[in-house]
This record gives sequence, structure tokens and C-alpha cells, in this order.
Amino acid sequence: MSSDNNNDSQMCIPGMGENKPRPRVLGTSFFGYVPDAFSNDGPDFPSAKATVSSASPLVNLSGPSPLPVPIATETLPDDINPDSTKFEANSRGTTEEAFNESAQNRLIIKNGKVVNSDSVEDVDIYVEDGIIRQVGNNLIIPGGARVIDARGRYVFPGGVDTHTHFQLPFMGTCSIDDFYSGTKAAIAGGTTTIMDFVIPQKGQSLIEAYNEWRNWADENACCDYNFHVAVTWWSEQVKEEMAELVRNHGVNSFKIFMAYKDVFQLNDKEIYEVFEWCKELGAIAQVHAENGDIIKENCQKLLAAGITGPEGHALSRPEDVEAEAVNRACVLANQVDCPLYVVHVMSISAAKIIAEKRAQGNSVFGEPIAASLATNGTHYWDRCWRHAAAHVMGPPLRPNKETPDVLMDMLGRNDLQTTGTDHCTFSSAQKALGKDDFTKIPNGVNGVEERLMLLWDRGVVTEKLTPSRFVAVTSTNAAKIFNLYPKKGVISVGSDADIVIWNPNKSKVISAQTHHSKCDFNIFEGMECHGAPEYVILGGRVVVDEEEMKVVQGYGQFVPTDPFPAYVYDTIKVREEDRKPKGVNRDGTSSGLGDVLPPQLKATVPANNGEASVPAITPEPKEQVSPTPQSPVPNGADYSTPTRSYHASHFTRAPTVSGGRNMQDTTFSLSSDYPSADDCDEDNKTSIAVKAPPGGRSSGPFW
Ligand SMILES: NC(=O)NCCC(=O)O
Ligand SMILES: [Zn+2]
Repeated sequence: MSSDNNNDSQMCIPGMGENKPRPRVLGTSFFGYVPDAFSNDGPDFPSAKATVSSASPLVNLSGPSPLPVPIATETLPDDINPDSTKFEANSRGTTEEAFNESAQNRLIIKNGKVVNSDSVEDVDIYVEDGIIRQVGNNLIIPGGARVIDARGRYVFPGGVDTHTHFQLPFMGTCSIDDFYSGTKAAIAGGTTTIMDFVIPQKGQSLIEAYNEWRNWADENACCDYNFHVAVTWWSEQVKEEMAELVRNHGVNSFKIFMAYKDVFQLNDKEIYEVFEWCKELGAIAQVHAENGDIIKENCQKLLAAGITGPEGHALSRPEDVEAEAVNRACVLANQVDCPLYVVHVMSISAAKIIAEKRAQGNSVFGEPIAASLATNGTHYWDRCWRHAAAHVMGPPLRPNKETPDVLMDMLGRNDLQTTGTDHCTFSSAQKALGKDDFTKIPNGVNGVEERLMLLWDRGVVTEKLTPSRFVAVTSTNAAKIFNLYPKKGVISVGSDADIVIWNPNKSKVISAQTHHSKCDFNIFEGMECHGAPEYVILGGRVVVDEEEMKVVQGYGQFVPTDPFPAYVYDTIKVREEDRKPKGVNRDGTSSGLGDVLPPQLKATVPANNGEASVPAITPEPKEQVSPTPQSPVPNGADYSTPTRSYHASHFTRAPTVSGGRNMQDTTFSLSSDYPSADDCDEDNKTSIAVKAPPGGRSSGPFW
């Protein structure tokens, strides 16, 4: 529920520097605490020991269900946050012994349609101690677990929001949603992991800034989280601190700004060097792509011409100013074979450049956000200043009303890969800092709560996205790119039990009156979404229970990310090898071109112009994954029969005992001479495995 409207106290920076970072008790290894998750012998459930010697019977899920055991509702009073409790413990694993030793840490989700990025299956899920222990049918599980009947519902991995700014000190104020309200809103919408940005001031130590952000998040986050770190200045110290963050602080991504001149913006030489260093460290380089020099000039001209309102913001940052920067960032990153992730893709022109560069083999990923996928920039011309200012963000929303649809189509085709929100909210009072000058309006909009509902309504219901593609772009791809996979982004044995049970037949109307953000405005106000979360499970705990919020302040865990994500860097290695410069051996005996042309030149050479016959490099056209059940597969393979047979052909290791994908398997395959950034991505396949498919639209009558 929206509250605290226009409250000055919201502009402070709560808890700044008071606490030390909280150690992660479970260790940095994804699966250190699930030693047998991948063994064919089957998982050794902690509860099994108790089960054998106790009266608790084994339950066969194909038989009658045991009575549901309601999960503990938090009982600690919390005056400040009435619908949550404060988590007093250091970790959710160690101090909640009572929870862990009781049946309440066991959960069975039955009868749902389980959607992963590469499959849709009618299977049950058994969760114990925060981890998915079994996936399949006729599971043999310990008794006394809570049962959730998911009949008629989809069940998919918790959302991963790649882009938030909670309590960001910015433009003379601080974004109003802190790590408590922001993550609560995330959970309400089905997102269980957020990735926020540490943004040091120019000249500030990156480690010091990182520790500040960790303090804010560690005490308050209701959902899991980690950090990208912005490189806002450049020096030897910054280089060393980037290495330190990668080595010892679980950071594997760094963002540079091409905008915010004189504040955060780096020049091209610096950007080149940051990219080169990211590559060396095995990190992902991220870019806020807008030409800050042009924006500065435009702003001065507009203000001089008397345009001071929010429309000036849009006019100062036209689409080609974004597209130019995206292109430049791609060129720079490509010189040093650095993987590039373009945050908040706001325009068709920018998205097209990403698609073109990917088709040329660049390692580049594009992240449209909830705002660019569901609304447009005509709002900047609204007669109400408050309304127009509420939409101010950079890059701006585009006045072209086609933009959201085109970006959604491009997500469906894998021209774009992930979705975030750039959730960075400012109250109307905060936005009013720029009432006489649009350049002073704090930039930022909401979206962390609405992202999944908007993606489902505008993507799946319209058949631009299949349910599997929805999962890919709301969690799996992000998890793969940032090396969180398979801990996050998949429902499989050994993964964190971050699960959403989604009712495709439920409708919700978005409103600032009912949202969980502290902001007094919602840019999606009045939009009706078909499909909404009914249950959200985080680390095995039911935090949205039939729509009732049961979040716990501080329950969220920091999730460290390792460098060199295989999903990204396997391709980079191949590409780098392919493009290694080689000199020409001029022995005087040959005329014409040698056989050492680099691949990027070969494509432009007529076949008979040299000694070697040179195939043109034509990337495979990307097909939309059709939502039509059991669609024909080009090579004639029948992927409609048992899902795991598809896996068997695609993966090299044996499946797990329940038939799940072996998480140690690589997703990388040398399927083409010249792979694009994620040819290894099963989401690119022209078909997905569908078992007892829902058919047609996701709303309306269900199977
Ligand atoms: N995007 C925006 O307008 N605000 C958040 C800061 C940033 O990402 O530029
Ligand atoms: Zn941002």
C-alpha cells in the first residue's frame, strides 16, 4: 500500500554505514550444502533420517494427499512493517532451527504445470530446507510436509530483476524505496532475486561504496540480492578495487555510464580500458548508453528556449542519442572481446543495433525494462506536471507508441535477452526538485512489482512470448549471464526453492493505492493485467501465501556471483581464438588473398577472389518460439515425447535421478562455425518440450 507521500524523512539515507556486511553462512559454492544434488543415487534428505526412525510415514504423492500443514505465520510484532517481521538471525539457515527441524520446512507443490526456459511439464516439486529436492511424478517423500495444490496454475522459477536502485543517493535526494520496501514490492510481484547497483561517487573507493550498499541490503532485504558495481571514475585504484570485488566480494559485473556528463560519465578511452579490464577479470561489462555530451548541449539549448517542463527531458535525449551510444559501446567492447550488457533498452533503434551486433557475432545482451515494454513517452507531454515528471527517467520512454510492442517482439525472438525494471522511485515531492528545470527532476520510475504481470499480460497473453520464453526473459537468461544459474532461474533438483505459482486466470489492476512501493505514483496506473502470482516461495519459505504477504525483513540473502560465467565466456573464448590476428606469410609464390583472412573479413570477399573458398557468415535466422503446442520441429525430431529425451540430445551428462538436467553439464555446444552470443541457448531452439501442453492462450479456460 502506498504511504508516506511527500514525506521529507524519505529523502534521507537510512542506516548508512552503521553495520558491517553480514557474512554469508552457506558459503560461496552454489551447491556446497547440497552435496548429492547431482548424484544418480538420489538426494539424501535431511528429513529422511528423522523419517526412518520416527512415526512420520513416507508419502506417495500419486496417492491421496496428506492434509496441508500451514507454514508458520510470523508472530513477532513489527510496528513499522505491519505485514512483515524483522528477521533477527544472521542467516536463514542457522538460527531458524525450529523452522528447519519441523515439517514446516518441507513443501510439496502438486498438480502444477512446471515451466522452465526449455520445458513445460506436469510434475510435482518437493522442497526441503530451502532447496528443490525432487521434481517428477509419483515422488516418494517424507510425510508431514505442507502441500500446495497448483492445479490450473503455472509454476516457474522466481523472477530475477537485473536492475534496481533502492535507496540510491541521486540528483540531490535518495530514491524512496529502500531495500525493505523495494524487495517487498519485488516479492509481491513474483521476483525473488534483485540485482541492485552500487554507484560510488566520483573519487570514492569502490569497496567503501560496496560496503555501504551491503549494509543497507543485508539488514533489510526481504528477497535475495546481489550487486553490479558502477565505475564512475577511472584510475589504478579503481582497477585494483574491481579485481578485489571480483576476487573477494562476489561481484562479476561493472556498469559504466556514457551519460551524466561531469558526474558519472566516462570518455571513450576510459570505457575501452574498463572493458579491457572487465574481460581480463572475467566480468560482464554493462553500459548506460546515451551520449552525455549531446544531452548536455541539448539541455542548455532547450532551457535557453524557455522549455523547462518534463517534455524537455525527452526532447534533450532523442532516440538516436541512445542508439549512437549503444553502437559505440558495442564497437568498443568488440575490440577487446568483452561481453557487453546494455541496461534499460528504451528504443527500437537501440534494440535493433543490439540485434544486428548479435547477428554479427558480438557478445552483447539487451535488457528492456518493464517501463519500455508497457508504456511510452507521450506522457511527457501530459498537461499535469506531476504526471509528466513521474515518467522522467533516462534514457526516456519513447513517444513512438509502437515501441513497447516491438521490444516485446524482439524479446520473443531473442534479439533481446532479459528484463529488468530500473526501479528507482521518487515521490512527487522529490520530483518537484525539478519544477522549474527539467534537468533537476530526479530520474527514475517504478516496475519491480509489476514486471512479471506486465510481461505475462503484454507478452504471453498476446502470444509474443511462450510461457517458456517468459521464464527465460524473467529469470533464466539473467541467471545464466550473471552466473547465478542453476542456483537461480530454473526449477530443478539442487536449485534454490525460489518458486512462483501463477494463476493465469486472475486479473489485477495496477494502482499506487495498492502497490507495495512507498512511491505515491505508479506509471502503470489503471493497467489491467491478466495473470498474477498466487504464491511466492523464497528459499523454501512461502512469502506470498494465496496473495497474503508474509515477507521477512532481512531474510533475503546476498548471492555472490563468480567471474567467467560459462554461458558468456565459453563463446568469448571461441570467438577470441577465431579472431586472433595472424600475419601473412609472403613467400612470393602466391598472388591473390591468402588463407589467413580473419573471419570478419571473409564474409565480404567474393568466393573466387582468393585461393580459399570462403563461406559467407550468415547467422541463422532467429525464429519465434511458437506457443503452439507440439509444433513441428525442422529436423523432424519429435520433441513432444518425454521432455528429457530432448535433454538427452542436447546435454552430455546423464540426467539426475528424477530426470532433471545434470547441472554440471555445459550448455555450450559448438553447433556453428561462428556462434553468436548465445547459440548455446536452448531458448533459441525452434521448439520447446511440451508435455500435456496448456494450449493456446494462457488466460481463459485452462486445461
Ligand atoms: N535510469 C534512471 O532514470 N534512473 C536511475 C539511474 C540510472 O540508471 O541512470
Ligand atoms: Zn539504472
